[in-house]
This record gives sequence, structure tokens and C-alpha cells, in this order.
Amino acid sequence: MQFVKVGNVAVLFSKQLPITRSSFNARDYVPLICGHIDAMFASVRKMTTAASPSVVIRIPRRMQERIENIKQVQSKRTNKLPTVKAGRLLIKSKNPQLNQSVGYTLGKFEQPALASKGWKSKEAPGDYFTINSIQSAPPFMVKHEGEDNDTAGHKTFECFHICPELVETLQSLNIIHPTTVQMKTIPKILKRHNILCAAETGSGKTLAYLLPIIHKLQAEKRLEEFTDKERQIQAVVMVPSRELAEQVTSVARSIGQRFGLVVKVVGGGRGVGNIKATFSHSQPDVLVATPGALLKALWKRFVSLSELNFLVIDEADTMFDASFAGMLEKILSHTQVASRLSETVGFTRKAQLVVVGATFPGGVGEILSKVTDLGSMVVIKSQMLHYLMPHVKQTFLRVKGADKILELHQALKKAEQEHKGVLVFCNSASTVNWLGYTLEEMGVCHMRLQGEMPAAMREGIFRNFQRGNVDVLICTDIASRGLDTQRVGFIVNYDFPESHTDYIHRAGRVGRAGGSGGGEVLSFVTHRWDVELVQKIETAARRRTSLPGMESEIKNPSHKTDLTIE
Ligand SMILES: Nc1ncnc2c1ncn2[C@@H]1O[C@H](COP(=O)(O)OP(=O)(O)OP(=O)(O)O)[C@@H](O)[C@H]1O
Repeated sequence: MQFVKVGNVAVLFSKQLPITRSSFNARDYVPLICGHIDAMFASVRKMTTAASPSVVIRIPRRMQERIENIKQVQSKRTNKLPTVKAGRLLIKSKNPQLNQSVGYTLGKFEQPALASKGWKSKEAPGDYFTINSIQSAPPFMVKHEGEDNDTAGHKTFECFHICPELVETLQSLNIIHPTTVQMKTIPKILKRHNILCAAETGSGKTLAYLLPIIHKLQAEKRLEEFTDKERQIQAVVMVPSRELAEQVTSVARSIGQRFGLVVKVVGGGRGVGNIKATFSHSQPDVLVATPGALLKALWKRFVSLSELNFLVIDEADTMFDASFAGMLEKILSHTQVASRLSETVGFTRKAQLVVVGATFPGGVGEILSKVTDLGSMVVIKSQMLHYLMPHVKQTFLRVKGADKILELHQALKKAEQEHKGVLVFCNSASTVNWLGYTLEEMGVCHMRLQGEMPAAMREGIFRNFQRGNVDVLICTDIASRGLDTQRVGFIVNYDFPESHTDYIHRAGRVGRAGGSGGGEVLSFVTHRWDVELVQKIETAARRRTSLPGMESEIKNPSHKTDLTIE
């Protein structure tokens, strides 16, 4: 029995007589099977060793030469690097064979060769690859192919016919042109639709909902003057963290103060006394709250949502996940949410629902359907939802756990020279603490933020970081959701995030609207179990698709009518 390899095909021969160099005659051999080389090798090895351990496999010289020729031709072809064309590189890998140019497009069925392919092996530490930034402006600030001139970068906020004072306030903040998501969302909220707004991190979603809400509230305020005692909450914005609640409050105050609108904030961890004090003198027009604090306020009857006109759920996927969903359901039982457009207008109108987020993993539609009629919601989904940001450079470094601290120290020194704000993400509060002590010993000035800190200690940390009092913030994912980080230019994933969603939110702290362009993300990949996620990210980058498992369609439960996708 004998087999030879010709390209990718194995040919198996058989002859009754033992084979020797002198007795070889190709005509004596009968081709038995032809098949793919990998399967053939395995089965032939098994057959030859089991049947006759002493069998000698000889391959005729001419055949050997032919095989060599084929091998050489093949290696010449690979050396040509078909994935590299003239121009800039999209993927730069330690192994140049795995580089990929911006101009190269993978075929539909072509499997990309991944730089992270062998990253589960023990030899992998030290390997790296970078997804380069391929454009300088964020996608939500530029016009896309096929879009008309009514999109971002062309119009000003005057096009929404909101009150001129609001436009002036925005101008004073150097916010002149609406982003793509603002172009689509503001008119729909003004027209009283229930909205589901899914757009990438940093694309200006906060103003997309606050502007029309403040415009509507000021218009009604002009008609009816309330005394402090008569004032009722008209808009509630729910967010998952106290830091985000403070941030949204400060934006709402900056644009609402001019009209005498009162904006208040309640967050968890400060006790019922603190919540009571917030409402002791009067109710606000706009309340920004975390679910736990709002629920306490409702149970203790410090607030009433009977006059609510707008209910906003920001960071929707976090708010609908298991940690908040129960509270959210109870809060919703205290409100009357409109199920159709006609219910959002008139004297007996119900609250307009606005659901906002940058990531919508499958299943959110299912949960939303419990709250309102999904068919009534206008879905606004940006083109780049769940894509890697093309204006942010992202490096993945396979590194041993013991070497991470040194790599981090080097990266921080580099960022310090470039005067960048840096966020270092860890997966647990204990790692934040440990890393903090270690960096302290290394003389790196920093602050720490994690969810297990007492509320009083947590207070103001993020604000101080935003003000530039310190350049490095070591944090858990509580800093990855919604927080605006204009001054951050560099993200380090000290621990690799546990999901695509977390990766998108962490990376989304750089390259935000109104910022100075892109930014940089460096991710340490230490564990074998991180590698699969890295490979999915690399595949999405090479294919230029959205991240898998994050369907860009917001799934509608089967019994409902289709959502409007704009
Ligand atoms: N039209 C605009 N032009 C310039 N800057 C803007 C514009 N709209 C918003 N910004 C600024 O962009 C930054 C990001 O906005 P915002 O925090 O609302 O983003 P986001 O979409 O909510 O992000 P995330 O998903 O991370 O919560 C803010 O500093 C905001 O002031």
C-alpha cells in the first residue's frame, strides 16, 4: 500500500507484492481512493500501521519532484500576500504575512487568516495585532454614501425649529451641527412618537432626547405658570449608575436652566433620608434617577409620576438585564406609558417612551414588548451600530499575566508624554484595588472607581477625573456605560472584557462627538478563554461587519408587527 500527496489531494495505491526500488513499476499500482489530504493522511497512517507495521512507503522520484514543484509554487503564491495591497494597512500583525490592507475585501465565503489564530497555545505570549484607524472623523459626524444633505455635518440645530434660546445655548457650547442620530431622533420625539434609539457610543444620544424634551417642557411652561408647590415631575430619565445620573443632570441643567426648569437627581447608596431631602421643598420638572433610588422614592411617596409626559430609559440593555429588570418593571407599574401615538397627545395623554442605547444584544425586543406595544415604537438605528469604530486604533497584545503590570506601566508612561487622559479597565473591584496599590508603589498618580466603594467615597471621583485633576483612572465597567470622557485619549483593557458589549462600551469612551478625533485602545489578552472573543473581534474587523451575536436587527417578538427601521 502506498500513498502520495499531490497538492491538496492524496492518491492511494495498492499492490500485492512488497515494494522495492528495483521492483517499482507505476503500472503495477492500482489507484484506490482519492480524497482530501488531511483525512487521507490520518486514515492511511492507521491502515498501514495496523495492517503491517513493517510496511515501507516509498514514493517514486518523479512523483517526489512533482510534489516539490507544487509546494514551491504554493509557497510563492502565499509570499505574494494577497491580503496586502498598495495603501494603508487595516490590520497590522506581528507576523507580516497576516497584515491586511484597507483596500482588500474578503470574499463572502473566504475565511480570514487570523493573527490571533494560535493565541490559545503556550507560545503565543508576545504576539500582537492592531486594527488601525482608517478615518479621522467619527462616522456619526460625517455624511455617508446614499444619505441626503439633511444629514450630519450639513444642517444646524435651527432646522428642528426648536426655541432659539436652545440653539444659542448649544452654540455657546460649540455644538453647531447635529450628529446623524440627532438628525433622526429629535424630529420624531418632537412629533410625540415612542422611540427606540440605537446608536453607537459617543454619538450624542443624550442631547438627542434631552433637546426635544426640554423644548416641549419650556413651551408648556410658557402656557402654564406653576408655583413650587404645584410643580409635578414631567420627565424622568433612568440610568444605571449615579455617575451617569449626575452627568445627564448637568447636561439637562445647562440647557434647561434658562427656562426656569428644575432638574433634580437621585442615585443609590445615599440612604432614604437623602432621597427625602431631595423632594422635601418641591418636585422637579425633570428627574434623573437610578432605578433603585427612584423605586424607594415611589414606595415612600416622595414623588408621584401621575403627570409624567416623558419616560427615558438610557443604557437600555443594562437597564433591561437581570440586575435592573425587576425594579424597572415595578417603576413602570407606577407610570402610564402610551401604547400608540394618539395617546401621547391631548388632555389625558400618557407618557411618551424613549429607549436609548449603544448596544442591543438579542432579546431586548422581547423584554420591551412587556412594557409597550412594540409596533408603536419608531426604531432609529445607526448604520454603524455594533461595529468597531473606524476612527479608533485598537491593539490586542497576547501577554502573560505576570508581565501585564510592566506593559501597563510602559503604556502609561507613553500616554503621560502625550498628555492623554487614560482609563484602565479591570473586571473586578479587587483588581482595581490591587492595581491601584501596585501603581502607587510605582509612583503612578491615579484615581480608582469601582462599584463596591461606599457612596461617599465614590462621590466626585469621576468629576475630578473629568476636570483633569488626575490623568489616570483605574475602574471597573461602571465607568464604561454612558460616561462622557472627552479628555480620554487612551483606554487600556487591563483585564479583557467578558463580552462584546463590554468591549464596545469601554472602547466607546474615546473618539466621541465633539472630541478631538480618534483615540487608542490597548487590550491585554491573558487567558485562553479570552481568545475566542478576540478572534471574533478580529474576524469582524477583517470582514468589516458588525460584531457577531449582536444582531443589528432589534428582535421583535413573533406575535407583534414589524418594527419600523429607519
Ligand atoms: N452635535 C454635536 N456636536 C458636537 N458635540 C456633540 C454633539 N452632540 C453631542 N456632543 C458631545 O458629544 C459627547 C458625547 O455625547 P453623549 O454622551 O450624549 O454620547 P452618547 O451617544 O450618549 O454616548 P454613550 O453611548 O457612550 O452614552 C458629549 O460631550 C456631547 O456634549
